[in-house]
Parts: sequence; C-alpha cells; structure tokens
Amino acid sequence: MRPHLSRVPGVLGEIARRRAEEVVPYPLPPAPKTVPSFREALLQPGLSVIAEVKKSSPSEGAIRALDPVAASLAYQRGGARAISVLTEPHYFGGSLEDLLRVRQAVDLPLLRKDFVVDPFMLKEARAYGASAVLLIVALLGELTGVYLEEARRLGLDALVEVHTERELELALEAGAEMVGINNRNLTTLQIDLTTAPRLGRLAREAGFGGVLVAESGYSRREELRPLEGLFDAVLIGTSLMKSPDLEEALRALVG
Ligand SMILES: O=P(O)(O)OC[C@@H](O)[C@@H](O)c1c[nH]c2ccccc12
Repeated sequence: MRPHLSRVPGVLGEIARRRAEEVVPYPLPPAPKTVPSFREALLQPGLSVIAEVKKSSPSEGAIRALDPVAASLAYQRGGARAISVLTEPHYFGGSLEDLLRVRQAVDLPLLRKDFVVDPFMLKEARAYGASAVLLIVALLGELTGVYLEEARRLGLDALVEVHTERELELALEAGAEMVGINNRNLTTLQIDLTTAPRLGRLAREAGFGGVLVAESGYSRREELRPLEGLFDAVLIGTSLMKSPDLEEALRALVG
C-alpha cells in the first residue's frame, strides 16, 4: 500500500513523488544473515550519536564529496554508535551502493535514510545491509503503522520521524518504538532547535518509554544540553561532513 503523496506540500512532496515514481521491484542481492541492532546501540548510557553520511542536501546544495566508507570509518573511530546513510540520489547524492559499501566496512548498525513511500523500499533496505529505516509520518500518515509492521516483519528497526504535535500523536498511536523529532521543517527547510526538546517532553508526558532521537541542525556541544536526560540519541550530518576531521569533530561534540 502506498501513501497519497499529492497532498504533501513543499520540497518534501517534490522529493517523495519523484521517489515513488522510481520504485520498480527487481531481484535484490541476498541480505546479510545478521546485522547489529540499531535500537540496542542507541540505548547505551549517555547521549548516543547517529552520524550521517550525506554528500548534499536541498538546503545546503553540495556539502562534501567525501567517500562514504572513509567518512563512516572516521565516524566509527570518533565514537558514533550508529551511522545514517542517505540513499536518495537526486537531492542528497546518496545510493544503495553507498549503504552496501558502508555495511562491508564498519561494524556499527546502519540506518537507511530515504523517503520510504513503497514497501519494496523496506526490502531493499534489508538487502543492502540496513539495521533500521526512517519512516516519515508527514509522508506515510495513517499508513505509518502498516509500514512499521512490515519493517518489523523483515527484522528492521524503524525510526519514526515527526515534526509536529499531530505527527507525534500519529507515531505513538501507530506503536512506534523509536521516535525521531526533526528540528527541520521538511516543507520549508527551516531549522528550529526548540522543536526536539518541546515535542520530546510531550512524548515522555504521554508515557512514551521508547527511544527518542533529536534530528537536524546541531553543530555545537552547547546545543545538545537541552537534550540531556530526555533523549537517547542525536542525529548529526551536515556539521560533521563539513569538518576537515570528522573523527575529531564528533569527539568535540560529544566526546
Ligand atoms: O545535516 P543535519 O542538519 O545534521 O541533519 C541530519 C538529519 O537529521 C537530516 O539529514 C534529516 C532528518 N530527517 C530527514 C529526512 C530525509 C532526509 C534527511 C533528513
């Protein structure tokens, strides 16, 4: 089952509709027998970092043409607990090939970062070595629960992404075990770092005891302070990718 994407506004709608047009099932490579647990990795003590491999983005344009394997190895040395690999090609310069190569190079669990709009994309994620997938509530709406179930059936963890109170409600109703709160509004691309703490508090007040991840816009250590004691993990991409030394940049943020 596919979500109705005609109503999704802004850049998010544009990217997702293009993605949906491209999904045509094909024979997949054999999936790795086992992959490390994404959820368990984030539940270690302290604020876990999910470090992201991202060559470009709609807000930044070209970020850095760094080899995903080299970037991931630096992230692993710097203490990242998981790695997010963009696989969207047109706006983020990613690919499933990147995901597979990173899987072969590091031991950390990997998140397939993409605009999942068809169940086949979950099978792809598994085949190319992901431990988890991103599910964006602004795209999947009422179908979020269906995609969560399908991800589970395939042995994948799901990070369910929200940006508003209404989306948070939908995520919790759908039974999300990991909720990502995006500081970036994917319709306008604006960042507001008060979004994650505000919605994170609401989630906890509503009794959510699962994994909470703060996403987007972090570049300085002080900015992580409002997350302490509330969030299990933070997802950081652009500011790390732009640093001359990724390992050092990661340590400076959370080491
Ligand atoms: O590069 P940043 O600002 O550190 O953000 C990372 C990550 O949160 C961001 O890439 C992201 C969050 N949700 C997404 C959904 C699709 C594509 C990308 C994203």
